[in-house]
Amino acid sequence: MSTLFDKLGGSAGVELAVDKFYDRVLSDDRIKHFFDGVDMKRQRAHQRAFLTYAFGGASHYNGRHLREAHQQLVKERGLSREHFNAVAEDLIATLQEMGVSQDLIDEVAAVVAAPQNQQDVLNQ
Ligand code: HEM
Repeated sequence: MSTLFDKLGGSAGVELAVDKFYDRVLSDDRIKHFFDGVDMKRQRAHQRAFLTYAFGGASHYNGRHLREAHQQLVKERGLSREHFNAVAEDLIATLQEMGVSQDLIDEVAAVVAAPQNQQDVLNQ
């Protein structure tokens, strides 16, 4: 059975999506400030992890890892639901721009914006 990863074009598709998603997030005034001072190595790790997850390459994130990765952003920089939604929106817009079908986009969105993820990222 082909995975979402395959349907999105395998590693070439993911590479393209990573670049486009990155450009979009870093030019989005609603959220780009969260990445100020984040070193590029971590930024790339974040992106890869995020999109691997979004594309079904990882069945889930360790909730503790997600909580810890964002804890400071929540406590000290006010990371909240609106920012979470903005990131999800940028991912969807990226996939739309790439010509991904709405059915696949719906699948991706359901995975990424799952309530458990929101709770973990937002430390709720
Ligand atoms: C489903 C949603 C999300 C997932 C799956 C996710 C995933 C991750 C992961 C796995 C890391 C750790 C990377 C590592 O340590 O190697 C991370 C870090 C980070 N995330 Fe997210 N993230 C999500 C939402 C967000 C949102 C909404 C924002 C801000 C608008 C954000 C901003 C960041 C930043 C700035 C870091 C780096 C923190 C640091 O270096 O101290 N993330 N994310």
